[in-house]
Order: sequence, then structure tokens, then C-alpha cells
Amino acid sequence: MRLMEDELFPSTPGKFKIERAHTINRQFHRCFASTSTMFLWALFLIALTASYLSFQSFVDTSSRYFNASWGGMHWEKQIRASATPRRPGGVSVLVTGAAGFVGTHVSLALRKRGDGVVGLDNFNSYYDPSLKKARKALLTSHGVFVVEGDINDARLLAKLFDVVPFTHVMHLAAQAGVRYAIENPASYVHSNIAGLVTLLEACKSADPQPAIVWASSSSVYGLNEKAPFSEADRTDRPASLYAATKKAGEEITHTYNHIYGLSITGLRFFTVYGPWGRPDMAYFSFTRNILQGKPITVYRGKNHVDLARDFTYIDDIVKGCVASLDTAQKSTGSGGRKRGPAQYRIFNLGNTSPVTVPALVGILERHLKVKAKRHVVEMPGNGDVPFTHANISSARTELGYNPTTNLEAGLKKFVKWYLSYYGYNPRSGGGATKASKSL
Ligand SMILES: O=C(O)[C@H]1O[C@H](OP(=O)(O)OP(=O)(O)OC[C@H]2O[C@@H](n3ccc(=O)[nH]c3=O)[C@H](O)[C@@H]2O)[C@H](O)[C@@H](O)[C@H]1O
Repeated sequence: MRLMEDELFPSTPGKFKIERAHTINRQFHRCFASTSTMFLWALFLIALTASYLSFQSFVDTSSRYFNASWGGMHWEKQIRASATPRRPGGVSVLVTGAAGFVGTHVSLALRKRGDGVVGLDNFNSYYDPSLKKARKALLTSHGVFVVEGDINDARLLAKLFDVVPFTHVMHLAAQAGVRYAIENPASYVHSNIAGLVTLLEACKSADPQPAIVWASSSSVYGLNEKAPFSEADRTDRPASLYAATKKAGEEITHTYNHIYGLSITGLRFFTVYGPWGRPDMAYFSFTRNILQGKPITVYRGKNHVDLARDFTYIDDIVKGCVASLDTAQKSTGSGGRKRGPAQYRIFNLGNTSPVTVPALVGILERHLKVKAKRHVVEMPGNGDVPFTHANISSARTELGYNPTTNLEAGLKKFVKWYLSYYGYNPRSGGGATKASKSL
């Protein structure tokens, strides 16, 4: 085997060879010297890149910190102040979806009687976020602090429970709307399944564990034909993905109740309407179109049967929500472990008197004093059910729930609010022209 030395010092001695050997030797040292210089340069470049990257990450972290909509001592102080009850025996409630329709009303009702309330809302653009901002402004004016954040943000939830020992969670954040699920199915999984689980994980780990009251839906009855709908009826035939995610929510909350001892109350809301309502709902969009002289599409069921809903006025729903909070027993777990069986309830919150969609349009025409341009079409197969009708005897017995507002009276209040909020200008129905400060 030839050694490297043999290459440099060939076996036959001679001047040339010796000189050549010296030359090679010099080249070797030069080469070695340049390699070590390169090595130093490489080291220098690596160090430079590393300092640049760590500086970048420092800038990123700092800007995230400074741009974050939550966190910091001032923020924590605001959260604590908002969560502190102002009456003896008052409760401290985290309301998710607080800038939503039901969330705003429930938060205000709790605040007005002296409970501590902190709101959480992601202000997504499913419908006009300016309406959500106006609701937030209303809450702020009543001393309710609303955090801008998502129920999927586990860090934020952990922080909120770290700052405040909430006694209750009123979980109203959700992707609502029956027919929109055809367009954006993932949003239902994101909010109604993944978001719910993230919230329950935070609640289960919180110390103390809060009692949870949350919004299920009348839509879980799906293709049920037995009327009125009772809590014990079948709910395994949902007609829309929305309904399926709400039904899944009932199963998921049951699991957390069973494993971790979380106190759970699920409320099946029946087509809730009223002031500060949701623009995607029929009564709201019909009002806008009627005032703008645009046609409205009225769906009709099979064999020309009118569709009907057990429309429920917001004030009645709020009473049901508050009564649910008041009658909720404490969760039994701690440190993420169940210590005993916990309460699990499901209630219908409806009005018990279904009204057909054409009759709803008739009431709106009277209150608005404008005739609607009705465009009647067959109900598309996109998740709608022909009718809903609540049996509310359980809620009556256990919550003292007693709805008192019929559709005629409720829509009168809605129209009054609509005109005060959007103004009489028929072109302004899509955006706020003035924000009312009262309900
Ligand atoms: O109780 C619930 O669990 C749900 O209530 C609500 O759903 P729905 O009862 O479907 O209300 P909503 O859309 O106002 O349609 C009312 C009627 O108008 C008909 N309808 C609707 C739109 C239209 O353009 N034309 C029409 O005839 C339509 O066919 C229907 O017959 C909530 O949106 C939902 O989030 C959920 O909470």
C-alpha cells in the first residue's frame, strides 16, 4: 500500500524531486493556512447567522407580545374587575360568544343583577362583525370586559382560569346557522367540536372546576316527527351538519361529565329571535329585504305544506339561561380528577307555539307597514326540517322557565330595535347607521 508520504517523497531521490517536495510542502502549509482561514470565516458566518436568527425571534416574540389582544398586568386587572360580583352570593361567569346575539343578552342580564362577567368572542365574519363590535360596545358600557380570542386557544383559556376562579361557564360560542354548513362544513367542526373540546379541557383542569351551561339546539331532533319534541325523543337522525355537531356536543359534554365530574347543562334553543339578533336568520334578513323593496324567498315543504318554527323570544331564553346557571350544581372534580358523580341535564327552551313562515312574514309586513315581495320555492335539501315544536315541561319544573312573549309581540320589539339601529333609510339595512345603547 502506498503511503501519502510516498506521494510527496517519491522512492527515487534527486534534486528535482527534493525541490518538488519542498514546493509541495509549502503548498501544503499555504493550503492548510487558507483552510484554517476559511474555517474561521465559516465560524464567523455561522455566529452571524445565529445572532440574526435569535434577533429575529426576539423581534417576533416581542411583537407578538405587544400586538397580542390579551395578556399583561393591565389586562389581568380588567379581567379581575369584570369577573368580580357586585352582590352578596353573586357568581363569576365566563361567557363565550359574548358578542353574539344570545351571549350579549345573557351577559347583560347577569351584569345587571350584580354577577361578575367576563366575555370571550373571536369576532369572526360569519355575519357583519360591526354588529358584534356594537354589541361589545354595549357590554363595555355596562362594565363587561370582552376578551377578543378563540375558544380553540388553549393558552388563552388556561390564562383566564389562572386569573379568575370562575364559578360558571356560559358557553354560547358556536358556528350557528343550519344551511351555511353546506358552504363551510369545516367551520362547524372547528367551533362546535374542536372548540368545545378545548374549552372542556380547560374547565376540567381548572381549580375550582366551573359548572357549565351551554347552547345545544332544537335542530338535534332532526327528522323526529313526534310532536311536541321532548328531551327523551330520538336525536340520532340529524338533518344538517350543524345539527350533527350540536348532537356531538351533547355526547362530548356527557363524556366530560362522566370522566371528570364537570357539572353540565345543555340547552336546546328553539329559533331564538329579537333585538340585536343574527342577520343570517330569516326574520332579520326578511326585514332588511322588505324595507329595501327586495324579494324574499319563502321555503315551502313537501305537498305545499308551510314550514313552521317554535320561534322563541330572546328575553325568555335569557331567563332560561340564568335559571340554568342558578340551579346548576357544582362540578365535583379537582385537579383534572372526578371526585364523585356530577349533574348532567338537558332542557328544551322553546315557546311551545309553532308559527308558519308565511305567518311570520305577515306579522313583519304589519309591523313594517310594507308589503313583502314573496318568492315561494320548494324547500331545498340543505339541512332544513319541516317544523319544530318544544315540550318544555322539564324546564318549567326544574328551572321555573315560563315563556311569555308571543311572536307578534316579540317581532314588534325587534322591528323597533331594527329601525333604531339601522335607521329608516331603506338602503342602510346592511350596515349600522347608529348604535343604540339600550336594548
Ligand atoms: O332552533 C335552532 O336550533 C336553530 O334555529 C335557527 O335555525 P332556523 O330555525 O332554520 O332559523 P332561520 O334560519 O331563521 O329559518 C327559519 C325558517 O325560515 C325559513 N327560511 C329561511 C331562510 C329563507 O331565506 N327563507 C325561509 O323560508 C327556514 O326554512 C325556516 O323554516 C338558527 O339559525 C340556528 O342557528 C339554530 O339555532
